[in-house]
Amino acid sequence: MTIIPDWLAGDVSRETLQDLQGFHDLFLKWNAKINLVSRSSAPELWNRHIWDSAQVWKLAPKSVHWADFGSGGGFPAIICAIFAKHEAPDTKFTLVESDQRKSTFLRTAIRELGLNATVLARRIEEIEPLNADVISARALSQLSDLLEFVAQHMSSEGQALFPKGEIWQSELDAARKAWTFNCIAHTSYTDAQAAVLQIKELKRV
Ligand SMILES: C[S@@+](CC[C@H](N)C(=O)[O-])C[C@H]1O[C@@H](n2cnc3c(N)ncnc32)[C@H](O)[C@@H]1O
Repeated sequence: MTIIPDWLAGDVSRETLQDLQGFHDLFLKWNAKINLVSRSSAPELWNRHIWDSAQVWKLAPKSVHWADFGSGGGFPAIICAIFAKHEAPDTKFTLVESDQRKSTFLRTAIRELGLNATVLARRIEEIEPLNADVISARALSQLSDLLEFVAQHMSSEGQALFPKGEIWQSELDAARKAWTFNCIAHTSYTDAQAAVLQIKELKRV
């Protein structure tokens, strides 16, 4: 069993923790077969991936349609959907992941944990507009490229939440050459150099 970090203490119910543990165990079982994350980061699953994803849930509006792109092994979407199950069960998640084996894993996790989520095993470029209230993506591509997806799939009142590594400021500067938007950079709880970018009111320059 893990230790809940101080910044999240009080926000994780016993039932949520049980489901997070269930996902953790399922993830390790599948990771041995299909490499959902690198072997080096698997031992740090709680801090590097699960708690890192939980901070996205803390920032997000609840009871919305939420799209997650390039969901991979489920970060942040499955972790947020677990919190949603216990805190805002009408939050509906659409996960877009083009890798068929990862999509099968995601569908298995959704079924076993009883989450309000569906998986599109397609390329983001190929799907119909989702008109989502929240869009997240972690470790998928640079901000300027992510904003192309946001422009296609976010509702006019929506927002994007992108966990970004330590070069987030230069990605932001590059993106501002092609786009205008409001952005709050929330310092990451799991890495002081990293940030979760919260982006609204996107327009092409
Ligand atoms: C580096 S992984 C990140 C996975 C997860 N978000 C995380 O943070 O651990 C990127 C994922 O995006 C998926 N992906 C890449 N390009 C995609 C596209 N155009 N459409 C859908 N999925 C894509 C890949 O298959 C891969 O699983």
